[in-house]
Amino acid sequence: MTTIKTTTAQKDIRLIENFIQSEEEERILLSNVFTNGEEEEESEEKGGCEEKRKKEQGKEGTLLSSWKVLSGRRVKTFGGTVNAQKTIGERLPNFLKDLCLRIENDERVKETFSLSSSSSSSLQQQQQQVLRLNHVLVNEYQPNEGISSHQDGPLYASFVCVVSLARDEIVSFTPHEDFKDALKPFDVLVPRRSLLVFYGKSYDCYLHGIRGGGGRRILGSKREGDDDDEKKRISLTFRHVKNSFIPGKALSGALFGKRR
Ligand SMILES: O=C(O)CCC(=O)C(=O)O
Ligand SMILES: [Fe+2]
Repeated sequence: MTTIKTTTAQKDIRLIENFIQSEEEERILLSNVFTNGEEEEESEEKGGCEEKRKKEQGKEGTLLSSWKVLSGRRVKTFGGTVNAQKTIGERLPNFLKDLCLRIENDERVKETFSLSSSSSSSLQQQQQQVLRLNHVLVNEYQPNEGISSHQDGPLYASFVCVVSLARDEIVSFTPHEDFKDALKPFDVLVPRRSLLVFYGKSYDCYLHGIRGGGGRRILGSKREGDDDDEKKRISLTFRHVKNSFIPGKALSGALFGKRR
């Protein structure tokens, strides 16, 4: 299977296929985290009140977020609203907390960070320290929807872990304006159920985006009867918000401070 089409920044990208098993994918997609909030979409616009918050309290006692429409796609935010002053963190639903721990403790992910080509050893140490995932953005894309090229903001630690669900997609990396002469754009096919980790050069020197339209269709390898590209895609973007603070919780991401 084609994964990384060029190798420009390969050392700062790791794709782990089948990170999520099929049954688990199904369970996640059917979980009330994804089904709740459908009918509440409009009331979210009016702002949350305590009663609504209580109503959204899931079976596990965790706060469930509602969908918001953002540049076409729908998103749900878990872990708090990211704020330049201080992010008031929120507890993650249990299944997302479990996934965070799995990513953090995955030997391949840990190995990836220790192999970072553009990192000094002290930066590597800090990367390992901040591999404490405390924020998850759920993106839902309709078959032809994507996300324009962007860099995730400075309030996040310089790495992203993306779990792809429901269908394959292509993530395009284009060099940041300052690196246009030195670096070449490249695409990564992210199969459903995979985990994509990018950091270092891929995070700092490139923008990432999705043109939309599904991975197989773009690669021209769509199989007969394969309707995956007509499905919605869900991605779970796991990050570390540097200034996140959960009131009443002794140790928070805030302890790890600034990385640059
Ligand atoms: O959906 C994806 O694979 C990427 C999402 C992303 O770039 C983001 O949430 O910032
Ligand atoms: Fe992003």
